[in-house]
Amino acid sequence: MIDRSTEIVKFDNVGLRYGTDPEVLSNLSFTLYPGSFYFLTGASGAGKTSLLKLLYLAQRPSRGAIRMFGQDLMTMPREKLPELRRRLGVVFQNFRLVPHLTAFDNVALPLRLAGADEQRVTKAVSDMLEWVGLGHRAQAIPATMSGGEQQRVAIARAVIARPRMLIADEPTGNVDPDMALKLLRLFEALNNRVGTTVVVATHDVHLLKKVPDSLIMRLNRGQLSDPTGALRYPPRPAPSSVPGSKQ
Ligand SMILES: Nc1ncnc2c1ncn2[C@@H]1O[C@H](COP(=O)(O)OP(=O)(O)OP(=O)(O)O)[C@@H](O)[C@H]1O
Repeated sequence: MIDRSTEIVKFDNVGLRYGTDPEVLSNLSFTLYPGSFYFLTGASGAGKTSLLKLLYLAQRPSRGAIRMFGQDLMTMPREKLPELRRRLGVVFQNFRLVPHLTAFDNVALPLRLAGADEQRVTKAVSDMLEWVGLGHRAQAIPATMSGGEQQRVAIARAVIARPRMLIADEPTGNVDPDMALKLLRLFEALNNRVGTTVVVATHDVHLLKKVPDSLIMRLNRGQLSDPTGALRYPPRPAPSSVPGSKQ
């Protein structure tokens, strides 16, 4: 039986408009389940980034209700938002690296904010930079890095603290196909081993086939369709306990 109490996110008839413009997202009702891997697809302008902004709490909906980690976002006091945000890893479309920090220090940020000791930080960040092929760029600052390098730093930063939900906006848009696949494997590993719920927005249809267990949410002019049944069923049971997980 499906345990619907374990949802990570629940949207109920959500709409979003910017200012007085017509709605860019309409009538969104869906549930994201723990340990699932979702692709969010749709043409340019369909509303992918807008939907992700709702998910990473940068935008409030104009109508409807959103629950996240069991909390009602509409009634939750603002001061509780940072605590919720710390459970999220976000890869922004424009990376948003801290410009005066090195690649190493950018990736280390979430661990340091969580109070990890420096020995652990050094090991975890060095390993992660190696994984994304940037071991030799650890001391570089963002302005001296290529778009693809910055994207990989942004991804490393988003996954380093093993978030409960990873939200990534076109995370492979600036890298070659081999690296795109490698980064996708990193997301999969987080999903499989830690139980992180992953939401990846992409318009790259080739990417969708690379993650066998993934579910597809398709946006068309602000409305969602459900080609893989992603919005109706949790795809597989959430892991009950995951060694090393910070959940
Ligand atoms: N801050 C904003 N103010 C006003 N309109 C906006 C804003 N952000 C997005 N929009 C509009 O909302 C609609 C959806 O945009 P959004 O960026 O969410 O789409 P997208 O699917 O992510 O597109 P892309 O694939 O090109 O990044 C577009 O019509 C866009 O012009």
